Amino acid sequence: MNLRINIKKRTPKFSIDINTVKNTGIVGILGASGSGKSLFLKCLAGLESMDSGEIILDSKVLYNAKINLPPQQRNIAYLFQNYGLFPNMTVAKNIQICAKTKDINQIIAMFRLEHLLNIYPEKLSGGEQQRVAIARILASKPKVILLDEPFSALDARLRKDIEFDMIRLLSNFAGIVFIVSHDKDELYRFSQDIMIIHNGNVIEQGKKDKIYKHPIHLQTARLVGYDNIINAQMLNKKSNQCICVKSEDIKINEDGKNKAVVIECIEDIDNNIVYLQCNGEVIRAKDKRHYLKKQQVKFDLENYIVNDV
Ligand SMILES: Nc1ncnc2c1ncn2[C@@H]1O[C@H](COP(=O)(O)OP(=O)(O)OP(=O)(O)O)[C@@H](O)[C@H]1O
Repeated sequence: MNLRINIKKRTPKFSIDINTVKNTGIVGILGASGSGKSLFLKCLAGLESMDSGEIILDSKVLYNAKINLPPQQRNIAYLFQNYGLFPNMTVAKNIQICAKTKDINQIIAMFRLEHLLNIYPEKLSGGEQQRVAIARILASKPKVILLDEPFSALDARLRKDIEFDMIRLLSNFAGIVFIVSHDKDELYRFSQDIMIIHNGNVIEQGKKDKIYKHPIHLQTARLVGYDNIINAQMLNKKSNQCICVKSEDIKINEDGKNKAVVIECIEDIDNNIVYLQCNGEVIRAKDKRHYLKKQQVKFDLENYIVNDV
């Protein structure tokens, strides 16, 4: 499978300008709130207008200067945040009406929906609605599946239960999946590749390990969990660089090379969150011990990366 994407669309704050090629697999999309993730997916699905560009799926033009196929002709399925089930149809009918296969029994079994077939959507729990919605998408045999925050309506326990099933089902899907989530850890578990969107542009993309462990851009570093971006000069390093380090990798210890003062120590479940002041910068650390305000401490950095500013 081959999907060539060139999407240009003006928004009041910035222009979406995304140019990328994807083959079979699951692509996670990370970006700050309002960076254009949903708009990108909606343009791809044909649910939003574009200013210009080109979308070609396996040599079929979905969009260019002359062609603009409606959503139902694109072979791209978009999972709505509220799942978009038809309220006046039973689960079975919801699936049948979208199915491009006569044998939907396999999909029904795969999603463990047998006991729900005659139920109407309003009687389903959030997790059940989601299972039906994804079963319906797979029955429609799309080439591309777009999942925009697919778990946002579910509580933490249900998310965990469903995650296992979803990863299993999606990894057997022969097409391309784009999944947007604000949860970087969840996205890592689902995806093979990651795309970072910032102000409507893809600033970094590639294999998930590369993006999560060796981010090039500061925005990427922040998104994948480097919650401290420290001016390197402060730690006697080059002035035009910064150090990205996760709070769990700030090690407070008596022999530490760097001095700091505790500003605040907030109790948390596993580790306390300790805010340190060091040469005018605030650093966030995690530590099992409790610290007093104004306490002098020393710390070292582990597993940090250095980026140019
Ligand atoms: N139909 C539209 N036309 C033009 N601009 C839009 C449209 N819909 C949303 N926008 C704007 O485009 C920007 C990106 O919005 P979008 O919903 O894609 O962000 P997002 O990255 O998905 O955010 P979040 O993570 O908060 O859901 C926002 O500034 C938004 O106001």
